[in-house]
Amino acid sequence: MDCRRGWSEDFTMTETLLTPDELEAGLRAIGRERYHNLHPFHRLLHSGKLNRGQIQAWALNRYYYQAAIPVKDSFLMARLPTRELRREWRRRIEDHDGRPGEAGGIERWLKLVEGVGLDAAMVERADLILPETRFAVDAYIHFVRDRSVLEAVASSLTELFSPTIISERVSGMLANYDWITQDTLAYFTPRLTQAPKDSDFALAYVREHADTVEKQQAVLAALRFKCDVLWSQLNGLYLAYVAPGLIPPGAFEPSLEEVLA
Ligand SMILES: O=C(O)c1cc(C(=O)O)c2c(n1)C(=O)C(=O)c1cc(C(=O)O)[nH]c1-2
Repeated sequence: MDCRRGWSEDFTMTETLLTPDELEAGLRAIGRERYHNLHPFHRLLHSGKLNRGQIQAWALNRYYYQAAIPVKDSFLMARLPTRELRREWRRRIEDHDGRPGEAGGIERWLKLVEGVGLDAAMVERADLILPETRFAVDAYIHFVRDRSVLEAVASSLTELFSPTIISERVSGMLANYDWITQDTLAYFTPRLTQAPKDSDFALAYVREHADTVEKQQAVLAALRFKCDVLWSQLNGLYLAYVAPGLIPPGAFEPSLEEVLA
């Protein structure tokens, strides 16, 4: 074993066929090593170390990710071969776009945006987001559109790890910012039940269909790619709004009043 490498790389970069349990263990190891709960921007966000301007930048940029989720899921749904699979994926799209008489995740994210003091219409236009956000999120949509159905399903598996970070975020932000309310963070409550439902299904699909070495390696690479999509968005936020403060031309600039808040 090469000690310079993490366990997941040793375990998952192999020429042999893994059992479904080994494949799952490899996927979970990737999450432990690469998921965005490890990013310093999240540590700052959850522990009360960011000012209101920085939290606005996070909410504004993350809106672009939220809005892209049902778009990538629509590309995927169109390629699913059976009505059972399409029904499952349609539910995900409705969770975000909403159902008649029921707001979805995107509308709830706009409530969060307003709760942190931004204009929802401005955020929806997405013309002040960071280039890193646009490149990463667009790359995710294109990945799901262009790769195999199996890779596209596997790329959603970061959701295996999201309930933990969401719980940490909600409790951390409520405890550490007196101006943030439960109402503002209401987006996250349904995610705690939706995400496990989504990821249980996706994991069972991947365990069943990744039945060759090539497919297993493609599945593991898809999850690494998705971790990169999430990580680069936070790198962009950190560079622009934490240190060294390189806000690209044309990107959102928090007002001095919000930076001091
Ligand atoms: O708050 C988070 O940290 C977080 C992470 C992720 C993720 O891991 O991709 C998702 C979400 N939230 C989320 O709210 C969400 O709807 C979602 C959909 C997907 C996906 O790839 O299909 N990931 C995520």
